[in-house]
Amino acid sequence: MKQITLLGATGSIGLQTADVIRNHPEQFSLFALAFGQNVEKALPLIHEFEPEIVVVHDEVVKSKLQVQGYRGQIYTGLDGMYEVATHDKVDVVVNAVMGSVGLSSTLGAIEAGKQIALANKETLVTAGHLVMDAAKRHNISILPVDSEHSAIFQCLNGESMKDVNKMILTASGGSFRDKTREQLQGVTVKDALNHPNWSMGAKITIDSATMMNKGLEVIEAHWLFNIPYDQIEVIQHRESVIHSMIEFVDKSVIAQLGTPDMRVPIQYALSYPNRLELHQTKTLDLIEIGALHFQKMDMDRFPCLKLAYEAGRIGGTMPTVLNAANEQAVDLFLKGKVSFLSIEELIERALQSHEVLELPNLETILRVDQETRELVKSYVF
Ligand SMILES: NC(=O)C1=CN([C@@H]2O[C@H](COP(=O)(O)OP(=O)(O)OC[C@H]3O[C@@H](n4cnc5c(N)ncnc54)[C@H](OP(=O)(O)O)[C@@H]3O)[C@@H](O)[C@H]2O)C=CC1
Ligand SMILES: CC(=O)[C@@H](O)[C@H](O)COP(=O)(O)O
Ligand SMILES: [Mn+2]
Repeated sequence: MKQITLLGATGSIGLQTADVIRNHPEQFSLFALAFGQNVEKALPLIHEFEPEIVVVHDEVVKSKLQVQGYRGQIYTGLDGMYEVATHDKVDVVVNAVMGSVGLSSTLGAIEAGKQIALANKETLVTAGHLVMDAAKRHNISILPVDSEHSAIFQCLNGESMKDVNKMILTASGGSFRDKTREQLQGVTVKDALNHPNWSMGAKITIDSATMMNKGLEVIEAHWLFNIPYDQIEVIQHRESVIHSMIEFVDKSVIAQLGTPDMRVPIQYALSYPNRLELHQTKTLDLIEIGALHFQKMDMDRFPCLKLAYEAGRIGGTMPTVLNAANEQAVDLFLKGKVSFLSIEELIERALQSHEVLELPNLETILRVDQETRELVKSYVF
């Protein structure tokens, strides 16, 4: 029985993780769950799984839970998340919070020797060197939840990294894949949130539409698999059936396929190295799908992908700025304060004004992250 701490329990990945745990009560038990504000979504989970500890964003949310009659232990804030991520009774931490706010808990969990199932890609983008260095020192494998990285991880089974020519990440193209740049003028938040293949949280859905999601995933792959940027390629694949692939030195290509359902990679990260049945997901029917399509990525159409490659290659604090500027810009877009096309402009401006610091420690990363958010806000207000 694996004891799990689930960070970001009320989100898209969090709820699907709860589903995986629910379907395998003989394998997994929810020791603690953490969420931000969404008491309505959290309460049914708390009643069903009866975790020993619940973590909420702040004292106000804590009071709301108590008013609803909850009498169990409630911790708050980042300290609370850190506590449950490092708790003695925990075996696995599923990090499914949105944003670089997940960084300290990820690092803490690694230091405490926990297995990590990582959905929170921003953690690796903002501080990949710190996370991977800690994982190496503590002999912890970071098990990817992100569908592309889970695919790559599965394709690598029994293979050696020295035989890898390149990794090929697939991109659906997001909500606006069939629009020209001119047609992006004036698109709405509602349009942008309409992803063609996946049902996900708001921030990552916007990232998909700007193609920053794939940019973050390129950096995530660089750190997870210790592979140079020149050996990571992105191609557009509108069906999201091939989740990613590897070309080996003998030109053999291994891909991982499946219907777009995040419970597959979530469950694999939890059950690894074993596989468990997953009756709830639809069987892939290639006959019904008929054809799979592929297209070269157009970096001029999707400048965020280009910015991410550049920031990743520069390294140091540049990816921290990329990530923080993106989080801030997307937040402003979702709140209706800036246009869709402003997202890339704000990120580019923040990157251009940044003087990179090499090998930043945690304190520097947290400072640069905060300063970048303030800078982006100052461009707008
Ligand atoms: N959704 C998907 O299919 C995929 C997601 N990912 C990655 O997984 C992560 C989560 O994505 P997703 O589930 O879509 O996001 P959601 O927005 O759906 O959920 C985010 C979760 O994080 C919580 N949260 C946000 N901010 C804080 C905070 N300051 N303190 C504590 N909790 C917080 C939210 O709580 P609340 O809502 O209660 O405030 C919620 O539980 C992201 O890094 C994303 O890139 C990767 C691959 C696929
Ligand atoms: C499900 C998942 O892993 C997302 O990151 C997904 O990849 C988003 O789709 P695109 O970024 O390809 O649009
Ligand atoms: Mn992904």
